[in-house]
Amino acid sequence: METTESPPESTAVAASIENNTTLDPSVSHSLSPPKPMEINDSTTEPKAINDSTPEPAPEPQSQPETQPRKRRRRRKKIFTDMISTTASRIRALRPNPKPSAVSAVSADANFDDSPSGHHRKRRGTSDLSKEVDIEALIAISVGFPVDSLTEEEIEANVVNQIGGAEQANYIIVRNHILSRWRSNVDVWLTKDHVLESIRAEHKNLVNSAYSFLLHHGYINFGVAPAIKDVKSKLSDELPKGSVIVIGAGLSGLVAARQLIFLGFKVVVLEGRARPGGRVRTKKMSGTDDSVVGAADLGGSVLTGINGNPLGVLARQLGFPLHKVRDICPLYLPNGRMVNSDVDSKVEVSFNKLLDRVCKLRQGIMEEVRSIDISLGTALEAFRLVYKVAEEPLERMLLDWHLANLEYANATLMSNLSMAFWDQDDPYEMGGDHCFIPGGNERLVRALAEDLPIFYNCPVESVRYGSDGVLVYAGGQEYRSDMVLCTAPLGVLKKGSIEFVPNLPQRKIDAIERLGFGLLNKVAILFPYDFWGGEIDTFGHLTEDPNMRGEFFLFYSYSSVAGGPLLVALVAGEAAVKFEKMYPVESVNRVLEILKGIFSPKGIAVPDPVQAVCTRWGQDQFSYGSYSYVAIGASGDDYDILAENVADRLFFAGEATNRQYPATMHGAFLSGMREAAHIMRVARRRLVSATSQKAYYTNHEIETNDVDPLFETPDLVFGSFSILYDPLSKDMESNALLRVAIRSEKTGSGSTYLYGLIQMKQAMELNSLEEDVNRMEMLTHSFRVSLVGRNGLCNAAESLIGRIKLSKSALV
Ligand SMILES: Cc1cc2nc3c(=O)[nH]c(=O)nc-3n(C[C@H](O)[C@H](O)[C@H](O)COP(=O)(O)OP(=O)(O)OC[C@H]3O[C@@H](n4cnc5c(N)ncnc54)[C@H](O)[C@@H]3O)c2cc1C
Repeated sequence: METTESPPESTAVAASIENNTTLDPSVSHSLSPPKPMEINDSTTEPKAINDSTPEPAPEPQSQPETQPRKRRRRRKKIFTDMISTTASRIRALRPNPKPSAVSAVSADANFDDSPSGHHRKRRGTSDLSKEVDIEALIAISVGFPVDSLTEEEIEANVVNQIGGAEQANYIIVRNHILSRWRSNVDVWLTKDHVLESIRAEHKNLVNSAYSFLLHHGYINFGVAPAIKDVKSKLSDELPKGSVIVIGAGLSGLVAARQLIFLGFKVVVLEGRARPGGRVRTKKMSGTDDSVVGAADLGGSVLTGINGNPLGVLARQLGFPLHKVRDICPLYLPNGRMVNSDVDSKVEVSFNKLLDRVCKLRQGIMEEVRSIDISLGTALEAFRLVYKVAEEPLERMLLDWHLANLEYANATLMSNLSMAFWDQDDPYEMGGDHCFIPGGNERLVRALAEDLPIFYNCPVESVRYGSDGVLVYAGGQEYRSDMVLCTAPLGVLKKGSIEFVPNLPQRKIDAIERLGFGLLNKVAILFPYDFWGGEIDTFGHLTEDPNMRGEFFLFYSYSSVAGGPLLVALVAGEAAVKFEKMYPVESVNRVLEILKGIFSPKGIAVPDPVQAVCTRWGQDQFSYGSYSYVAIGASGDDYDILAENVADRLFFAGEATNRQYPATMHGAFLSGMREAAHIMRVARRRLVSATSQKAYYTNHEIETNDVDPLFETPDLVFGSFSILYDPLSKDMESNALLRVAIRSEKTGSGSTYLYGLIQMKQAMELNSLEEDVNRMEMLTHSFRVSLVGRNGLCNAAESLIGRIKLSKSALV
């Protein structure tokens, strides 16, 4: 809900806000109507860096250490030398040459690079090596380590043995599948397609890697028509249970889509009247719609495009991305531009201070692990010791950099943990920072399409137990097997949702320890672009250090908003004070600053067409902007927030993502992660239910005439053994199935269950990887119930008779 006030007659200052009456963070104020004037046509076309061309491989060289004006983060290291040591392996994985293809190049070096297989090329070793390197780089950009498995992969048992040759080959196959799909994200990549470029004897690795990447949402995800089409066809085949998703932000939307694909019944309960949560694009316009613009009031910049799943969505939807240009002039309070020498000098000093703090903390952490102080305190101490920025101008510049850090972390320097504030740096997405023209809500709309979302449905209470979950929202009761809570950390801190029983103490402590900070924005639509379209950002210095975050950075959205739009950021202490100010007062303050910068250049600042001030701290569905590592907290707390409770209650959202917190892509990836997690738990529950049934049906049987027959089975895979009908070769003839179930209750190794299936079904089971998949196919697709020896039907008994006869004849 949004409060919009009619514009005052003469001046913008008269507008006011109804305090605390807004459910939505933004309060929009139509100020004075636009005066007739010519539209300055200097806006540049958005630079399409991500159109239909395949995603470029990330640059192997690491980027410069510092990224002025951006959120300062250290760059991820890319171990190119380690990558190339794996290159030789690829030769053993590629298909053999056709017998007719005679070449001086090693047969192993053949590689079919076309999806259709029509254009076979012969590759030299160095080509292949380069290709493997590129595939590895793409995998790294998506978040996979270069020479080891992720925890998710280990949990999914992608290889039989950790660390051996099988693992090394698996990694190459996994990287190949990933980059294959990333080269054309508009189509559904099939396993057969992958097998065209991997030798048949490695089919098991392809099965394993393909199934992992598919179920964990690393391939074939998104909103391309072909992907949605195949997903909807596959989705309803295997009902796995039901899940209520709390929240229709990025994490909730992504999880809901993936869960539906994985076969769950899903309902999304959203407190607001719209999807997107902290991604919100506000359409702004004047009274006559002659000027319009789209302002992202929440998440706006895709911070690193390499491997970014939101970049994939943009490609699928055909949205060209606009690279945020690095040029960012800084202006003094008197409107003059900061001298570039002083600017660079202070920036270098600032980065040195940060590096010194990093070295100091290494020493401290080795000595006493529990000590933590604020990053602000540590930096100030070093500043005094090294006499940095003692001149007023330098001090102002340093404060500007500190404000930039306070923006990146959405909190004051005095709240940030010196020890762990940047714990996510090594994982940072590489590549350009980008905007999506028209705003990020375009992605949200595509993700929300066709999902069962109940809006205006704030969840009040969640009761969970061994039988399932009850959710109370908007006077209604909802039941499901599991719940995925994506409510922001601010909401969890506030205790707006009651959990019965209480959340585990360890989670409650992590919720308290982690910080949830504040960043606010003022978006102003002007009648024309008076600041010039060739830059995307400019900064403004403030004399009062306590207010250094007040409108310290301006984003120009002229290139992407569809109109002349400026967004001023309010960070640190100023962001907190800002929420108590009247919006008109804030807008006037922004205008004053703009006039101070542009009037001396002879450029008049026109009256705004419309202005919007955010209030993320008062928003009852977020109570802040995004998470940060507060003093005393650490990266572990993100993991604890992500832990499920009793296999019934699951958590996603940016504050559950240790590697990518506080970001839109972090939220996206956490949704995918939890969908896969829920799937794993549902499968485990299925297997354990079957094994309990096995115990109760079987443990009274003393003698078993069937097991000796299985000493020489016709087919064995995993825990499954098969005996065929000795009198028939028909694929539809009956076969006797025995499944070994490990039962902890019996304490005596395996218990056996039996079933009657067809010979062709036995083949189909054999073609699957992992017993959980086979069990699923058996129960859901073939609808076969396993029974104890005494529960077998007449047809099975007569088959057993025939098998006994034929085996005795062989003796
Ligand atoms: C001002 C601002 C600027 C940002 N800038 C950037 C940026 O430039 N780049 C970037 O990558 N990220 C940025 N972010 C962060 C990014 O927007 C978030 O990390 C991300 O959108 C969070 O998604 P989520 O799904 O975790 O949570 P949310 O989007 O908050 O989704 C949670 C959902 O739960 C709903 N909900 C809450 N309580 C209840 C309840 N009781 N019952 C039912 N529903 C409930 C909420 O309404 C919401 O829809 C910014 C955020 C803000 C606020």
